[in-house]
Amino acid sequence: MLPARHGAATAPAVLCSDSLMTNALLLRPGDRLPDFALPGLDGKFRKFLWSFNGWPVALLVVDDLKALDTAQFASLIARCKDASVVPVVVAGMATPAASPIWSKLIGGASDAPLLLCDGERRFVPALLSQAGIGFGQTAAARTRIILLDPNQHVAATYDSRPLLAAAEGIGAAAERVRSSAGADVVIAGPMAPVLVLPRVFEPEFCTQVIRLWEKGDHQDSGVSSRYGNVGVAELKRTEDYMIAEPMMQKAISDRLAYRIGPELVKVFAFDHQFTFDAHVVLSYSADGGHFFSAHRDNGAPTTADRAFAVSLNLNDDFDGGELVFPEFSAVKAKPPAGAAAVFSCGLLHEALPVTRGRRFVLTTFFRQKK
Ligand SMILES: O=C(O)CCC(=O)C(=O)O
Ligand SMILES: [Fe+2]
Repeated sequence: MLPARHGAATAPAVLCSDSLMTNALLLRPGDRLPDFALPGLDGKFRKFLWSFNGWPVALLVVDDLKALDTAQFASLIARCKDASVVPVVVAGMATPAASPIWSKLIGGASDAPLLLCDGERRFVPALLSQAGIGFGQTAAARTRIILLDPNQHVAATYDSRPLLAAAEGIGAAAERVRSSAGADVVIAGPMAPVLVLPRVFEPEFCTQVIRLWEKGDHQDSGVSSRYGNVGVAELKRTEDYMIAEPMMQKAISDRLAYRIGPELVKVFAFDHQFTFDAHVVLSYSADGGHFFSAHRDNGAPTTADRAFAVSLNLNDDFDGGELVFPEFSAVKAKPPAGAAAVFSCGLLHEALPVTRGRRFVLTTFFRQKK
């Protein structure tokens, strides 16, 4: 984790209990970049989260600006411009030292990228440390480019020959994470407040979780004890596997905490400590006539502290299986594989039957810690 002054607003609000979390700054694709504030050359502080408006961002982190090759830098900036990616540079040096080198580097360009100066080196070492490993532990890169999606989650990192590699790959990588889908969707009526978050699980991780379901015990009509509802057999028929492997429990909790936790703070002002319910893989097959009718997730005394439900599709090679929120509208949510639908446990929701194939979904709940 970056130091606390990075702004609690966007750091994972908490770390769940049971030491499920690591303390490292994670920069894997999907993780949110913790927010930070640094001065530009004009001495004014910019809060990173507030500095960009809906575009992918290429964050070039460098210890010393002198290390940058002028031609490679110019070519990276040009490629960013072509790809509508906003470049920003964070240098581990104070503004007086940075200023003359920067002038040479940008050669008087009027549309030069934003430069943020970390003279006290509060953030640069962590941003340069090996992804997923606590800083100070291993040799750090001297220069790294972190491509962020428009919601400032890591889309890709470039560590070796980063300027050349990023110049080459950034257009395609940015295209994959741009937030331009759905331009023809107009919301004219009621709409349930459902957060659909892409890239919470990587494709290989989805496959690993499905494998656990395949290996595990799961009864037809499996109704796990976490549904304290009455008449549950009429309510739900699925094949469930409750994740029992500690490493996988932790791998899942890490992803949910780092990738969904900060969104709950930002989007729903949910700035509380949380824990998770058991992580359960539900499977619905067309042949099995599986279903989960309309229900709420916090209706029993034992579930009253559930705050947000997570429904994360692990595959997408099936038809049907959408989520609907009948209190609001008939709009259907069908997150692609690896993406999560996250919504308040008080919302009425239903999983529609699968009409072709088999759906695997990881479900769990953020519980508010007392
Ligand atoms: O199938 C789904 O996505 C919904 C699962 C669900 O509502 C639950 O586990 O409570
Ligand atoms: Fe539910």
